[in-house]
Amino acid sequence: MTRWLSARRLDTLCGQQRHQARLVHIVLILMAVYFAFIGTLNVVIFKDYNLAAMDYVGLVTACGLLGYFRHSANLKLTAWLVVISIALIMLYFVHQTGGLAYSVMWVTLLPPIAFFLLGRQSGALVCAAVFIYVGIFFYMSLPDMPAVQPSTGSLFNILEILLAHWLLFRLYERSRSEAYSELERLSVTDKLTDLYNRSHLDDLLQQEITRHHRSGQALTLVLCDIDHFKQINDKYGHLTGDVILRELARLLKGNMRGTDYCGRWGGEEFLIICPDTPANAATAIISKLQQSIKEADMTEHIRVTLSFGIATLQHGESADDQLRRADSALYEAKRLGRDRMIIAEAAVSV
Ligand SMILES: Nc1nc2c(ncn2[C@@H]2O[C@H](COP(=O)(O)OP(=O)(O)OP(=O)(O)O)[C@@H](O)[C@H]2O)c(=O)[nH]1
Repeated sequence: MTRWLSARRLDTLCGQQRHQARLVHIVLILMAVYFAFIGTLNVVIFKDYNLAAMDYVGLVTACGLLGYFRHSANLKLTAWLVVISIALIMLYFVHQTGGLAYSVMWVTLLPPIAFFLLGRQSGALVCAAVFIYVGIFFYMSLPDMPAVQPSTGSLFNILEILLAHWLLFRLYERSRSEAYSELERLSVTDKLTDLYNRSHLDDLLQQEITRHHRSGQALTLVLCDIDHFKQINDKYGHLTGDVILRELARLLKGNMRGTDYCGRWGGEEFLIICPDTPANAATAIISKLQQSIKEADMTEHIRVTLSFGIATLQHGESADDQLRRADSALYEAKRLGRDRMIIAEAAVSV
């Protein structure tokens, strides 16, 4: 839904703005499609060239605003221009038809559009201005207005208005739920590596410990740390360091089983949570990972190795204790020369 703005421009918009950007886009597309369709009907079937001219002005306005938005990504100005254009077109339509054929009902579409695109305060302001104007116009024209007779035209207008309301709310709801899912994803993801972030790993670990208490299956943690990463950063620069982190994240993901969770624990540290896995099965996964890191052609052909600390949950142990043992095992792997894995010993109870 957001592919129409370039990724660079989209990055400048935060969650709520992305949602609004989608809505601006949806409203403009709907406007363009509607005016193209209804303009053609007015020319071909109803032969009402005045209304058709207005429809084509609406079509050109919608396309122009769409082009402007894609080019500038100026959300605030585009939203205002969209709402003002729609309000003007509605007012013109009310004038043109003298308020007949239920044209005034079109104005009921303004509040959802104005509120969605401009927010509560500005939306209310625009709606109040338009409603007061339409009210005065209606009041002034009332003496000359013939009684409204139900006609095909008026029925057609009412159906269109109801359909437009339904469509707007449906699309709004879809866009809102997409924005919500995106926010949810971002809240558990590390931006650089696209792996789970630390706070989500904490939650997952708690969840898996609870599951372990019910099922009794082994739960193993693997803490891994890139060897001599500072040297890589110092020699090739931080940006290259970031590329290495992303490449390693991809390899980690690629070598995990579907039931494992993998995330970024800290700067150059990763944590893998392996449910239903004893330590020896975890070592097999790590050997496979080490092999694919060895075979991978990393950026600038940099040779990268990792050290691993493995800890399987002991009876009555907490998440913190298990992590502490995995960390000690990792420390031991570093001390013994790096590029290796060490299985933590069970905690000694006193
Ligand atoms: N490029 C990049 N570097 C990071 C990031 N987070 C942490 N680092 C770097 O990771 C390096 C960690 O260095 P150290 O803790 O000294 O560890 P090391 O050089 O890997 O040495 P050992 O762990 O003992 O093998 C530091 O230079 C940090 O700046 C990051 O997001 N991007």
